[in-house]
Amino acid sequence: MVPPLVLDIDGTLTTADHRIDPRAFELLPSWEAPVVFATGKAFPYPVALAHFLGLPEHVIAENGGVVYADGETRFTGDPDACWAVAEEFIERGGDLGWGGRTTVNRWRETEVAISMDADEELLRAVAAEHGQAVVDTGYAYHVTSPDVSKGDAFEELCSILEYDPDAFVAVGDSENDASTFAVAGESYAVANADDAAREAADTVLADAYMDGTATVLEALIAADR
Ligand SMILES: O=C(O)COP(=O)(O)O
Ligand SMILES: [Mg+2]
Repeated sequence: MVPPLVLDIDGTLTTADHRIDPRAFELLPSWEAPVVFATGKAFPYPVALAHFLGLPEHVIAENGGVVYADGETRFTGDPDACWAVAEEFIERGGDLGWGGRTTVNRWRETEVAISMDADEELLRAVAAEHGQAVVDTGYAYHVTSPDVSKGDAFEELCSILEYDPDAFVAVGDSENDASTFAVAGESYAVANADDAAREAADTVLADAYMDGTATVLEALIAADR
C-alpha cells in the first residue's frame, strides 16, 4: 500500500510559473491512500483542486488557518488583526499588489496575502508592531497570526479523520511547509525549496517543482509493487 500524502501546492505540484503540472492529474487521482492538500492559498483553491482530481476534499488552506475534512470546517487565526496590518501598511504607502486582482483575498477567511512586489521591510515592520507574522511562500507574503501553521492544522485534520500523521509522506517547498515536515513521518523538499524548508525536510530532492515531487511519488509507487 502506498502511504498517505500531505502535499503543498504552489512550487510543489506546479511548474516554476505557478501552473499545476499535468503529472498531478496522472499520479494523484488513482493514489490508493489519503491525499491532503496543505496550501497558503485561500480555501476554495485546494477544494477545487481536490474536486477536479476526483479526490475527497481533505484540505488545509491559508497556511493552516482553515482545516476542512469530513464536511467539517475549522478556522484559527485573527483575520481582523491581519487586515489591521494590511490597512496600516497601505496608509504608510504600501500596496497589496495583485494588479487589482481581488480574487487572491476575496475568499480568504483568516489572513491576508500580499504580492511579492510589496515593500517587504515596511510590511514586516508594520506586522511586528501589531504582533502578527509575515510568511514568505515564494508566491506571496502572508500576514498571518503567529499561532497558525500548516503543521498544527495537519495534526487537527488527522485527528478529525483519525489518521496517524506519522504515516504520511510530505512534500513542500517553502517556510510554510516546515511545520508540516515536523509532523509527517517522512518529508521531502523539492530542489527549489527555500532554506527553512530545506532545513526542516528529511530529504532535499535533486529535482525542482513537480519534477522533484514526481520522483517521490513514482518511487513510492515502485516500492509498493
Ligand atoms: O499561495 C501561496 O502563497 C503559497 O501556496 P502554497 O502553500 O501552496 O505553496
Ligand atoms: Mg509552496
